[in-house]
Amino acid sequence: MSQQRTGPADGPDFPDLPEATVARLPEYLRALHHLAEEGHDTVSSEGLAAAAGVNSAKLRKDLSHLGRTGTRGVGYDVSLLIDQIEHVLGLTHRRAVALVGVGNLGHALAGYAGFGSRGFRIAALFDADPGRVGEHINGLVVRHIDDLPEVVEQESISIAVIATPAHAAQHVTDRLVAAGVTSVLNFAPCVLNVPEGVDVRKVDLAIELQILSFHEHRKSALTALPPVRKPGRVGQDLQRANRLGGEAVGS
Ligand SMILES: NC(=O)c1ccc[n+]([C@@H]2O[C@H](COP(=O)([O-])OP(=O)(O)OC[C@H]3O[C@@H](n4cnc5c(N)ncnc54)[C@H](O)[C@@H]3O)[C@@H](O)[C@H]2O)c1
Repeated sequence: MSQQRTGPADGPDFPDLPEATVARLPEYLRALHHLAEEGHDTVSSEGLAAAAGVNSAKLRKDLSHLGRTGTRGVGYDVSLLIDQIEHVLGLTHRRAVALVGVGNLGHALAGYAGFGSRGFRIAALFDADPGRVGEHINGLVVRHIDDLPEVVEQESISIAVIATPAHAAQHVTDRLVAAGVTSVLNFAPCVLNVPEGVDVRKVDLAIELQILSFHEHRKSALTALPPVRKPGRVGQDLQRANRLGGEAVGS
């Protein structure tokens, strides 16, 4: 991923963070909350790095962007660091999120109770199917997508999650942006075009699985490799084939 810097909010009160650091801050936050629940007041950089699954040098560099956070010999103050990271991530108040597309995936997301403790509140559900509109999920009523502008304004929604089929996702995005949404989390397998100032992030489990498939493929290819030997007759034939442009040489 490219090392973009954070954008227009940068300024004296707002650290200029590499995108990769921003992506790791939520991992540190999750680990810190866990440490706090276990009763830890302080944590060493090694301890926090292990809990977050990153190397400690990277963690120290990331946290140095936030200003002075650690004390030599003592480590980081857990609750202070939680406050600092939450401040930078804009999680000091719960953000209202809209979910568009309340099918299989949308139902699972709308029913998930864990967003609240991570700084988010699913504030509105939308669908285009009249059969789904009016359904109650987790205390919310599914609204028709036509109600988007009104609800986005009422609930001060700036972030939306798209869980519609791919063919509908761009149109839904355009409507979200027109209603005032400025960040989109897209589950649909497609690329979205958005105007400047709108951020899009994509979640695709199939891509993650394909990457793991590559690693599986690579591991099995490595274990299947014969031991390295001096080129014999077959090796010489292969070398000659390579010189000739990769054609197999007759046996
Ligand atoms: N990213 C991932 O890892 C991942 C995993 C599973 C599914 N998906 C994707 O998530 C999306 C949803 O999958 P699903 O199985 O829940 O599909 P689904 O068909 O069960 O649900 C889609 C919902 O979107 C609604 N919809 C369609 N057009 C709409 C519009 N214009 N406005 C508002 N609502 C609209 C439908 O009425 C339906 O309720 C698909 O694009 C799928 O490929 C992604």
